[in-house]
Amino acid sequence: MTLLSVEGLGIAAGVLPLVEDVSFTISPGERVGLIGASGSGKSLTASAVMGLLPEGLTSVGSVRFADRELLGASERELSRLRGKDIAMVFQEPMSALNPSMRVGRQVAEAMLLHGTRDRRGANAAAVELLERVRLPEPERIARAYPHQLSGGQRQRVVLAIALANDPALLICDEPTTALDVTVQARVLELINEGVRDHGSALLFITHDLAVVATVCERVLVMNEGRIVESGSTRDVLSAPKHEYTARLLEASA
Ligand SMILES: Nc1ncnc2c1ncn2[C@@H]1O[C@H](COP(=O)(O)OP(=O)(O)OP(=O)(O)O)[C@@H](O)[C@H]1O
Repeated sequence: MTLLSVEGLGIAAGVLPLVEDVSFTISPGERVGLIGASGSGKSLTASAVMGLLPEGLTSVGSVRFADRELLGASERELSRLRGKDIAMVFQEPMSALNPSMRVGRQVAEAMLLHGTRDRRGANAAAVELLERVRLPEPERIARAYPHQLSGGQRQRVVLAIALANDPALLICDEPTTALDVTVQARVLELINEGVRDHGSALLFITHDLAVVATVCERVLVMNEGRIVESGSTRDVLSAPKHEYTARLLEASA
């Protein structure tokens, strides 16, 4: 069974191709890493999956999620999926949070928006979710505003929001890059735990091969807009076939 199927995805800025002929699938519960150098097209690929391509870019090909075509789907249809069936965690937690709303309310809103809980249920579930991402004193944190939290705590809140509706697919784009090294491992562990507990599939974008080795079963390697290698994480990292992957490995050794 396939949860996500990307076929022949191409993204361009006018005549300039940015992503070319990208194809891959993700099965339910599967954890897939997307690696590659800066500018290789990882984020654009993920944006296309969420229907969030920047204005001015065009796309071709197909992105099917649970048998629904997402490329060219209406904003209404996409916003029903986003934050519910497909959730995301980006690099910078502040960009995902509303600075003037208490964080508990923001977690609750994620459930209210999609009608997965009523108001009372959502408020209680929000505190539970904050506890699940191991925020200390979750009731107190729920009443805090984003600026009153540390970067690591904010990213945990974003993760709680992402997990609030039991997404079938979680997309993480460099979720720990902006965090202090001491909290990176912890947030990574929570993402790992979160997707395993929920049986969610994961598309994890990173530069960090060690992270892929810990979290992902399968890995896709992008270079200059194309997938140049894919396979089980163990195979790809122990015996890279593509010269570019070998260079990435050397650089991270
Ligand atoms: N809105 C846009 N208009 C024009 N070009 C863009 C736009 N967004 C991204 N690009 C270009 O597309 C290419 C791929 O960008 P993308 O952000 O997907 O790379 P990436 O692999 O995620 O890099 P990083 O690891 O640095 O985030 C880059 O050359 C980038 O400059």
